[in-house]
Order: sequence, then structure tokens, then C-alpha cells
Amino acid sequence: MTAASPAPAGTPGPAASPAPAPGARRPVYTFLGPEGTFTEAALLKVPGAREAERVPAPNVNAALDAVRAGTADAAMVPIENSVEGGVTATLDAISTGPELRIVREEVVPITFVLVSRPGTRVAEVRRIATHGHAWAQCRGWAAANAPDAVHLAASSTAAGALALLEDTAQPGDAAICAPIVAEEHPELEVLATDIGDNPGAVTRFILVSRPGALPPRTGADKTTVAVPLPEDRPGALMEILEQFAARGVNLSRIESRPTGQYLGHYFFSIDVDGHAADARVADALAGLHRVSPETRFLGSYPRTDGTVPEVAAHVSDGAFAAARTWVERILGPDAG
Ligand SMILES: O=C(O)C(=O)Cc1ccccc1
Repeated sequence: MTAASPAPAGTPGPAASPAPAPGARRPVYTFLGPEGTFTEAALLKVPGAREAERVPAPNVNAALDAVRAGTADAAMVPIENSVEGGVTATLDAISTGPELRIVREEVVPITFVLVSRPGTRVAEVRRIATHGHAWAQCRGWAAANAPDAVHLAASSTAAGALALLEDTAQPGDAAICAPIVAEEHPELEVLATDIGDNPGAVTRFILVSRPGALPPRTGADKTTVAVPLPEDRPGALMEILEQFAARGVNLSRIESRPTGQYLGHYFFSIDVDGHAADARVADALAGLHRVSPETRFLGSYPRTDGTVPEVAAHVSDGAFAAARTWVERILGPDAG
């Protein structure tokens, strides 16, 4: 891993060209590190990422700031988990500050192992270092098998595991991480495998780059927005939701987050089925901008599951085009 130099202005983002042309600069991807995180596993699923320069970041903010500063072309970060829900560090960081765009998503199945320095027994474990989302998925197992253990927050699963190899580690320390970390570090002993409480748990990750050309519409797309709730307006949330409902746009995720400005000020982080190039989604985005002018468009990108939404005839692209033609005919050629 090397420190990345700023990407030249105007360099096509990784979304635009995952495989660089011969002789072209290799794209630089950063990710929530260190090596061995689930986020790195998500990044390695991106075509071309194995050949690209990959730079681990100590936390989500650092990864996103590297993209903003131009030292990385794109960042892979976790956004939501099927058990624990949204990764608030990511939801907040992409929704504020200089604008970023989601250009791709990856969904990774998650299995956890418990590791320690050799010679520790599970019942002797007193502290378990791991990422908060990993702890949330293993706390039932920990309560049953290591009842005296407390959670020690780590910036990532791999960071928690690698800290066991430092001089600061104490007897009774263990960590929850991905199996690959133990495979790469034989100095760590695996005390238990498959310790997640929810078989089938998955985490969704997003690849984020600077604003540029949108990934093309595939027909199976997702669009993400951050919508501040207009203040002191009864029914404001209903007005926001109406923009989608009236245009037959399905929501696949909605979470409220504090803006951080003052108590009681919220924005909604929302994923919808469809691409900004779909007439019904474009029309809903325009409606959102009217209702909440600080609405932030965070990207349209292909869905990993390839699910194509059913679109009712009255909200198809053709229906919107016909409606526009009808209105234009009413206004006539001289309408200002
Ligand atoms: O810490 C990691 O390995 C991550 O990539 C973040 C995370 C933590 C727990 C579940 C999924 C992703």
C-alpha cells in the first residue's frame, strides 16, 4: 500500500471506466481498512479493483475525505446491515460536506470468527474488540459463550483483531473479525467460527466518488437522496413521501438522522427503485426540490440484485412524455 497522489482533474471516475485503458493511470480506491475488513472484501468484487491501487483508510470519514481531496478516485464504505441497520457514520458523512456520489453498491454475506493470541480459552475472554455492527450481530453468542466479556469498540473488525498483536493487548483480550484475518495472520488463534446470531446476515457497501457523469441507466437501478425535513410545517414528511407515491416510485430504505445543527432538526436518508433518468424518478426529484430545496442527490447506480421494478403504465417514461406534449399543446407555441 502506498500513499496516493492527487488524481488529476478530469480523470474519468472508476464508475465511468472500471478497467483503465492500456497505459492509463491505475485508479486509486480507498476503503475502510485495514486489510481484512468486510469493506475490503466488497471492494475486491468491483471489476478492476484487484489491479487498482488500494489504500486502506482508518475510518469512513478519512476514506470519503480522500475522495473529496482527490487523493483517491473512489471509496468503498459500509452503508447498511441486514441485522443492525444503517451505518450512521456513512449516512451522515455522505449527506453533509462537499458533495459526493454513490456510483455502485455491493452486498457481502458476513460470517464472523472469534480470535485471540494463542492459549486463550473462550470462557477466559474478558474484552472483545470489534466494529459496533459486528458486535450487534454476535452479542447473543457472546452472552452465551463468554458471559464475562465486554465489547471494546474498534474502528473496524480487522483493526480490532490486529490490535491483539500489539504490546498493549492484555490477557483475556479477543476480537471478532472476518475469517480472512485469521488466515492472513497465523499468530492469531481462531477460538470459535460462525458466531453470528443471524445466519444469512449481509452488509451493503457503496462505492463513492466525486460528482461526475451518472452511471448509465440499466433498468435495475437505485437512487439515493438526503432530504432535510422542512421545519415547522405540519405534514412535511407526508409531502416528501407524496413525491414518490404520486409517481409510483418504490422506497427501499428510509432512515431519519439528526442534521447535527440543533435538537429536533432531521434529514431523511432515502433509497428508491429507479434511476434519475427514469421520468418518474426525475419528476419525484423535482418535487423533492420544491418541498425541501436543500435536498441532496447522492447518486443513481445499478442494483446488485438486478431486480427490475414493475412500473405502472401511468408512470412510465412514455406516459410522462405524452403528458408533457399535451401541456405544451395547450400552451401553444407562444407560451413564455
Ligand atoms: O469492520 C469491518 O470489517 C467492516 O467492513 C465494517 C463492518 C463491520 C461489521 C459488519 C459489516 C461491516
